[in-house]
Amino acid sequence: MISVAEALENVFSLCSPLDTETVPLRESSGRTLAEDAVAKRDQPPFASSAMDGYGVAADHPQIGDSFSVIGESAAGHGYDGPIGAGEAVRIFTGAPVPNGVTRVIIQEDVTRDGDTITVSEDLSENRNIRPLGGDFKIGDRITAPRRLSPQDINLLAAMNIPEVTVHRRPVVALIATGDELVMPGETPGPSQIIASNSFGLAAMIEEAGGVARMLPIAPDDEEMLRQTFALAEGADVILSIGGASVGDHDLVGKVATDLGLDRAFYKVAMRPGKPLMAGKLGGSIMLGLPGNPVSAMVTARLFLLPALAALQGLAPAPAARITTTLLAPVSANGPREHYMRAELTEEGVTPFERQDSSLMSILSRANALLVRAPQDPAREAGDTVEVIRL
Ligand SMILES: Nc1nc2c(c(=O)[nH]1)N[C@H]1C(S)=C(S)[C@@H](COP(=O)(O)OP(=O)(O)OC[C@H]3O[C@@H](n4cnc5c(N)ncnc54)[C@H](O)[C@@H]3O)O[C@H]1N2
Ligand code: MOO
Repeated sequence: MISVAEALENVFSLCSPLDTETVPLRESSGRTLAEDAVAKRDQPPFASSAMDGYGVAADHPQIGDSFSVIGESAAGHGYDGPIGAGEAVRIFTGAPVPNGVTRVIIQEDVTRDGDTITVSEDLSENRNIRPLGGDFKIGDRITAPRRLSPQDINLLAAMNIPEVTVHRRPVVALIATGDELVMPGETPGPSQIIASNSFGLAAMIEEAGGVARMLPIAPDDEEMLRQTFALAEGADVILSIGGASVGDHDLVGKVATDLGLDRAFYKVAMRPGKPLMAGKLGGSIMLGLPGNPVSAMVTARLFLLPALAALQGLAPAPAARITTTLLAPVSANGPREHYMRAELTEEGVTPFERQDSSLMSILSRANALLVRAPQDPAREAGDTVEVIRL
């Protein structure tokens, strides 16, 4: 049995960044930039007004100073002529600042009578002018690799970049195994349950930028399982669920080995998730997840998500941890790293009473995993602990 950290290193050594493709900006959300994106414009492309008011050619107008309004500059329609001393131009937020204007006085600070404005308030230091290129300049870069957020896409659009080069989405073939499983919506027999894990995992994969290919449920039969593995051909990752342990009907390890699995490890010192396996099967990475639903989701969070990030060209990194305060005592931990389902609030973290790895209702209520190192001693409320947000 190897440690979680060693197992993760092993998984990373199976992952190299996938090839790249160019996609329209509208399809780039959550994708990982593979080449730097370079601004084609200055923003703003001209000095622009930050407020609605009047542009004047005066540095320190005082209460009582008057200006005659000679034109208008609106967003999308600038004012071409220059502005001289004693003159003002009506100006709106985002509009180009005409030549000669050195400050914009907000309209609340003047009174207007016909085409004459008079300063009525003490003016602030702020000139209310945004300089040309004050946000970004031609040639400024968004550097790869980077997972594109909505904020990044906003910036890319403003840079006039209509398409970006990103890493291909990793395709993950999901193989649920077990005679007991039927799909949601079907009528289960007396000994059957619903194959829920594939659905949670598919959602997780898609949220991480991958494509989930859900294969038919494989019954506990070597030949059928072999056939299902054949359907996974071409996937970047083959993700099996269940059949990983030591029972008579746990066939995944045997079938994958027969098919040529180059196994990197089997069994990790973690709870839940001990019977996790990983390796290379043909051109695919294989991750064999345990069937217990919490074990499957937790191992996917800890191993599959970092692998999907690495396949998309991001630097290999474990799930991020934060420190917080433990709000309830916990007993000493055993030899496996324990990922306890927990509720994280601003005050700290409270693990749930029931930690059995079959409990999907608890996992759904949890918003964090409290991480307990192997042999961690008993802890009191008030201790500092590490958690992974879910
Ligand atoms: N004698 C031992 N028994 C077990 C050990 C052990 O070390 N010695 N390990 C236990 C641990 S820990 C885990 S975790 C499980 C993992 O077993 P498998 O990966 O072989 O999983 P299955 O036996 O196929 O299923 C376990 C459990 O999960 C349900 N399941 C399976 N697939 C799905 C699915 N797609 N959706 C929803 N639920 C699923 C299945 O019905 C079982 O209830 O082994 C322990 N046993
Ligand atoms: O290692 Mo198992 O995943 O605890 O139920």
